[in-house]
Amino acid sequence: MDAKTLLLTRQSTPRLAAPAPTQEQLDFILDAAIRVPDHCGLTPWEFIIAEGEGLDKLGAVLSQAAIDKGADQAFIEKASKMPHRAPMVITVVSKIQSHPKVPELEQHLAAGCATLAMQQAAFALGLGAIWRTGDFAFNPSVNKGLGIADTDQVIGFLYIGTPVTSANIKPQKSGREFVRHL
Ligand SMILES: Cc1cc2nc3c(=O)[nH]c(=O)nc-3n(C[C@H](O)[C@H](O)[C@H](O)COP(=O)(O)O)c2cc1C
Repeated sequence: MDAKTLLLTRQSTPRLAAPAPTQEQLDFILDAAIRVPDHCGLTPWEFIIAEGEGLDKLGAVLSQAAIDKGADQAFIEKASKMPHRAPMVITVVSKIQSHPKVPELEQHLAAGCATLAMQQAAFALGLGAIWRTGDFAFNPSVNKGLGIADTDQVIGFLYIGTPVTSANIKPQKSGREFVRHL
């Protein structure tokens, strides 16, 4: 896929199945992630990959977080199965550092760019992906279960796999709709 087509047709794929990205595809996706703008080169991110048994482990983290919040049994069960909506989930974490020139927001933005870059890379490879968050991204029990600091922020669960159906490319709006000139 050429770059222009990618930029104008990227879209999310909610329904995903095996196979997951191969190791070679995953390397491409991760290398794309770290190609993004990054003020002062802080690399303020971590990518936690769950595949196979890792999806069960991530499910256990989410269900424990649901238990900690006092959720009912049905939701606890649901939480444990959430990661299995794709054969691979990459949890993207902003690793926030105190820095004189780079405020927290810029570090979150860099990690967000990395998340988008991974989705675009997956799309360019003919794979599908969707960026999800939900309450679990903002839950201290999830940080604890993932072994990340309280100051770290989960900014997304990037579900990646093979599209179940061939998606209709959604219509393109005009970027001009969101412009004003000074
Ligand atoms: C930071 C962020 C968090 C998101 N969280 C969710 C989510 O929890 N669940 C969901 O269905 N979509 C979520 N989305 C939206 C999807 O990733 C996707 O963009 C949306 O379904 C529109 O599809 P499109 O990317 O093809 O335009 C989120 C997007 C962003 C940028």
